[in-house]
Amino acid sequence: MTEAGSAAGPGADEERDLLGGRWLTGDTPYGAMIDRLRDFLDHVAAAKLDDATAQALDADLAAWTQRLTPMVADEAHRMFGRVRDAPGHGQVFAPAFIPDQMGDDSLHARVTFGAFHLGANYAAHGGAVALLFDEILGLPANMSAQRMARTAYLHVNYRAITPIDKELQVSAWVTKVEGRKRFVRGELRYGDLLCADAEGLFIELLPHQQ
Ligand SMILES: CCCCCCCCCCCCCC(=O)SCCNC(=O)CCNC(=O)[C@H](O)C(C)(C)COP(=O)(O)OP(=O)(O)OC[C@H]1O[C@@H](n2cnc3c(N)ncnc32)[C@H](O)[C@@H]1OP(=O)(O)O
Repeated sequence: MTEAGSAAGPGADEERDLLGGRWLTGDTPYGAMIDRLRDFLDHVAAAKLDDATAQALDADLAAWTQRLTPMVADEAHRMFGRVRDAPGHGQVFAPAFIPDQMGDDSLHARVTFGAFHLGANYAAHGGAVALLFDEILGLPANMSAQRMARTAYLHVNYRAITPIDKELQVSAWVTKVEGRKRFVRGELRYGDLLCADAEGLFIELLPHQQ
């Protein structure tokens, strides 16, 4: 088993995330690899592969899977999704977002959906848009929390096509806090065009729920 971050260099006093794992910084070999992985997935999704290329890629991926298998770690020691200053904090299944402004109860970011998140007709998949909102609304919901807040509901309105390969603006802000409940709203825009908006309820976990 490998300790998360041991190759990337954070010390024992490295700041811990809400789940008790260590945050990594984007400026590490791991962060660079995650960027490469995103780019790779976009290329796989965009390509028309011939059989020989598919077979070669399959063999390479099998070799990498084998190499990674002995490094499987428990959740607190994993690195995936814990790269603090990397787009989308290194969570590859959500589209990469780059925070421009992050307060205690709001977040403004840029995001680009690539070929990997295509639904059809150059529009992002609706599930990918919902996934982005879960991440984006989840951040201000968790920013000032003592314990992690989980999504109780997430309502998404798809107002217009969300284009891929275009830089979009996404925002989220806390509208109300009632005890453990945090209500958060969000918007996804392409310039003046409102592509989607969302409302989420996040509930701060009780100690026994963590
Ligand atoms: C990796 C790094 C980590 C760092 C994190 C960085 C951020 C990353 C961001 C990523 C973020 C990703 C996040 C994810 O993806 S989290 C993953 C997706 N979410 C889940 O899996 C959550 C599953 N559900 C639960 O665990 C429980 O239901 C929770 C914990 C949410 C509440 O169960 P609990 O037993 O504790 O609470 P309660 O039932 O006493 O209810 C309490 C109050 O809430 C009200 N209520 C409850 N449900 C609803 C509802 N559906 N609509 C309206 N109201 C609702 C309820 O009426 C009551 O109100 P009141 O009577 O008190 O007024």
